[in-house]
Amino acid sequence: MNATLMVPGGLAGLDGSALAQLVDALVERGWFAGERFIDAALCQALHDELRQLSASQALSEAGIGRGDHHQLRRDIRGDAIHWLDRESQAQRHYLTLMAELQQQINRALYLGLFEFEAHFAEYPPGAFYKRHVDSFQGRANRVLSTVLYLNPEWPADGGGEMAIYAEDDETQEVARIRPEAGTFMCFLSDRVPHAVLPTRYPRASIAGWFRRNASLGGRIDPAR
Ligand SMILES: O=C(O)CCC(=O)C(=O)O
Ligand SMILES: [Fe+2]
Repeated sequence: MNATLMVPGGLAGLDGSALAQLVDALVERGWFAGERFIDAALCQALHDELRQLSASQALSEAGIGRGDHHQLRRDIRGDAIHWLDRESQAQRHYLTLMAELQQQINRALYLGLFEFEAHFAEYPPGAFYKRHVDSFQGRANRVLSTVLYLNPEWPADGGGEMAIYAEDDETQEVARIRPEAGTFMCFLSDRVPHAVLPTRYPRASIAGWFRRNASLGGRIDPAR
């Protein structure tokens, strides 16, 4: 049975059986990908918002590294981003769903997820993100990575897939996920090597991270 969990205000919630699959997949292989995981109307509203942000030049070129180590590297990563700031109803709806997911995962897996940060991302034609992991062991402030794709009817020749590689041999590709609207991925941030393959069309998504409340060497871990 597909029990839909309720969120306030009559908004679409998360599907209970999809959530159970997500938890099982995280335990068994460290990553999950589910089609139609997030409601189509919400994906469309988020996609519209990202296109407006892009048209009004409210996106900034993404870099790599945090804090003092932040640098632009178009040879590694070619997207432009905008951090979610709860400005729209669609953002608040999505963040409510992620809060619900956080609660369910903490209940099932005791991961101690503490907060969530996320940004819109737009990869222009030709852009990619080379193979990487999202956090490093021992400094794993980012515990669980998420990506929601926002592109309706992604063409078969569109490229732009997320490639996932084996944890113990990162030259071995184990899956490719098309960035189709509604598809949601999550994976353990320090364990799953992944890449965005070069896209042929503008590619829209929201990348997000559940974080632990970590402090490094006496310094509070910078939020971004
Ligand atoms: O958009 C994707 O498929 C993945 C993006 C990613 O790996 C990241 O932003 O760290
Ligand atoms: Fe990543």
